[in-house]
Amino acid sequence: MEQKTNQRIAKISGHLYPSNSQIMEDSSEVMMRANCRAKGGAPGFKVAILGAAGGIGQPLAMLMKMNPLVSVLHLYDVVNSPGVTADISHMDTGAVVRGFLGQPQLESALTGMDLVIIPAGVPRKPGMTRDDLFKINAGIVKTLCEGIAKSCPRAIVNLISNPVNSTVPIAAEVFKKAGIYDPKRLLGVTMLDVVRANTFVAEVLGLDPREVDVPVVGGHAGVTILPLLSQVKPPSSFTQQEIEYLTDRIQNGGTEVVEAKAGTGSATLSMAYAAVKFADACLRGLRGDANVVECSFVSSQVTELPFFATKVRLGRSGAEEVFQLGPLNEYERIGLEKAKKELAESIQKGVSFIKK
Ligand SMILES: NC(=O)C1=CN([C@@H]2O[C@H](COP(=O)(O)OP(=O)(O)OC[C@H]3O[C@@H](n4cnc5c(N)ncnc54)[C@H](O)[C@@H]3O)[C@@H](O)[C@H]2O)C=CC1
Ligand SMILES: O=C([O-])CC(=O)C(=O)O
Repeated sequence: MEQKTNQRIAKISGHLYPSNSQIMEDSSEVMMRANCRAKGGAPGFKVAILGAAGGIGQPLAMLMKMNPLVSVLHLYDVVNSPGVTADISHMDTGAVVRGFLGQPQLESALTGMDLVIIPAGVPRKPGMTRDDLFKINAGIVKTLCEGIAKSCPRAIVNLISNPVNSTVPIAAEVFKKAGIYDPKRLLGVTMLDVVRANTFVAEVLGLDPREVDVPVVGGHAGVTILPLLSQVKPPSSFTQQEIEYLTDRIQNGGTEVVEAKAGTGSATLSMAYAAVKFADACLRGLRGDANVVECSFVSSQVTELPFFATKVRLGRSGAEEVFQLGPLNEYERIGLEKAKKELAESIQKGVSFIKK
């Protein structure tokens, strides 16, 4: 009896203090039991986070481990994923957590996944635009999407890495090249713009932000972020001064955080919250829930541009319906023209990166 207990403890300890990347391939009985639980019908979806050890990745991993719709959570990064995995795996929630470190383990990290969330890449420092991140992040997104095309081509992809206005077109081109592109399954995450808009508008209206719904369309950088304040729910009117203050604050919310963090990064905690809110909506859509609607930067025919953020209905195959913009006022129409001009260039830059 005592011997058996000791064996069990030894096995568990082996899982807790593995040598480096050994967590990942651990074939101990404990892991096998967890694997059985993961395979054996624990209801829920399999989710991978790529860039899971980063500023967004870590709180995102924690929140996804708390999501009852998740049965298996794969945490992949090129550094530190064993530590993050060991830490998160102690949470007494249902999802089975597994860690994966470095390119050789990307395939295992992705195989069988229903949803892949990508916050991998470098963040801004004060004085930079999101486009300044293109040089490094374009290559990272390309490599990760090649992995998705190979290992889980039917997965829904939530792309967070900036500049989203270019990384989503990059992902689309990679998937096209691989012959697996399904526009419905590729979603650029613009949820943080909606989260901020709800918060700032609620402040002005004196409401609880949970009661407020602001559609934010266009893209995810500066003037391409276009809040439609004429469509706020509950229906509200704003003075011109309020409209200008709110539009500017929503468009520059990311920069506000970058400057406050003074060189140590960009939004991570509010982004993790927004990413989970969006991922949860995608999972509810996958489950077949009706009327799951959120804003996202997707393949679109709403404007002449090939990608555009609007409200989309999330279903079993991703963004099943892309909603029109609805009626815009004069201020929003001018904003839309500005947004489209910048967006067209960012989209083209992403497409050329793969096509060239
Ligand atoms: N869509 C949005 O609304 C937002 C997007 N972002 C973007 O998210 C990205 C990540 O931001 P943070 O987490 O703050 O950065 P971070 O630097 O804290 O974390 C990034 C993580 O990505 C990992 N990584 C780098 N190359 C990788 C690769 N090839 N494969 C897998 N992982 C890799 C790094 O090791 C690191 O752990 C940035 O590009 C940032 O601009 C940030 C906030 C909001
Ligand atoms: O501003 C940044 O660089 C990060 C980001 O996309 C955001 O916070 O909206």
